[in-house]
Amino acid sequence: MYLLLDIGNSRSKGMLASRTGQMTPVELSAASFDRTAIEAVYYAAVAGQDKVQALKKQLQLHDKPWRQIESEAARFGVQNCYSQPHLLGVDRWLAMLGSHWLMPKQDLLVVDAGTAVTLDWLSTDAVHQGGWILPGLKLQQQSVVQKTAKVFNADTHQARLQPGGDTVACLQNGCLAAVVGAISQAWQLQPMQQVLLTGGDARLLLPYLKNYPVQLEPNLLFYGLSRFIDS
Ligand SMILES: Nc1ncnc2c1ncn2[C@@H]1O[C@H](COP(=O)(O)OP(=O)(O)OP(=O)(O)O)[C@@H](O)[C@H]1O
Ligand SMILES: CC(C)(CO)[C@@H](O)C(=O)NCCC(=O)O
Ligand SMILES: [K+]
Repeated sequence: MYLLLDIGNSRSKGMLASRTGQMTPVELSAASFDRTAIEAVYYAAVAGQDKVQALKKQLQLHDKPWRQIESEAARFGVQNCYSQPHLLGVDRWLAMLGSHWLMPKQDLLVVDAGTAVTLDWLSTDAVHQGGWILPGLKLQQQSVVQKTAKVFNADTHQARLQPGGDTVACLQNGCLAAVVGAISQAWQLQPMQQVLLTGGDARLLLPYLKNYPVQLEPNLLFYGLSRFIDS
């Protein structure tokens, strides 16, 4: 068994992967899995090293090999377009490696709706065509609330793509429109055969993307990470 870790900006996620490629989500505490069965830990962190160290301590897996995956110029036939490849967020890189593993012969728009929303274009020959970074749904709402005196939000989320009739609806609907609008704009700029959607807000966004060939893939990043096992 291998432990795969996605150490994100707002939360970290874990997956147990067998040699045969079976994956099981796992809660990130030392008590939630059999530590003796873990051969190695493969991890990717867009968060700072402090979060990585905290997690290492929490999981009590000091005696196992920890392999950090970072963005590279090329891997598994996928090409990174950044002139400084390591500066591309490793979550974006892994989402592309995972997408390419799922659909190797199609051009893809990879959307990760997390703390930040990222969009990345990947051509049929697996060359990264560049991408976008924008604030995620929650972050957009929080920044408006923080920087204004009179805009407030509610704990319940009922965003719709229609004009709002009160502050909360205006804020939530506006931010939803901004994210859906960015995806629609991306599509207009350069349509692809498939849109692969992942991240904490993926499920929420899905109903608003019916006009596009969208596939929900919550484990895209882990598919990318698992390609490194024994490689
Ligand atoms: N249980 C949850 N905890 C935190 N955020 C959640 C949860 N469920 C859905 N979300 C939504 O997911 C988004 C964060 O996405 P995700 O969990 O992918 O974050 P992340 O991996 O830390 O992000 P990133 O790696 O982009 O910084 C937030 O906009 C939030 O609204
Ligand atoms: C944009 C985020 C925060 C999305 O999680 C992450 O991919 C990141 O920290 N990227 C580094 C900058 C870049 O991708 O160009
Ligand atoms: K993420």
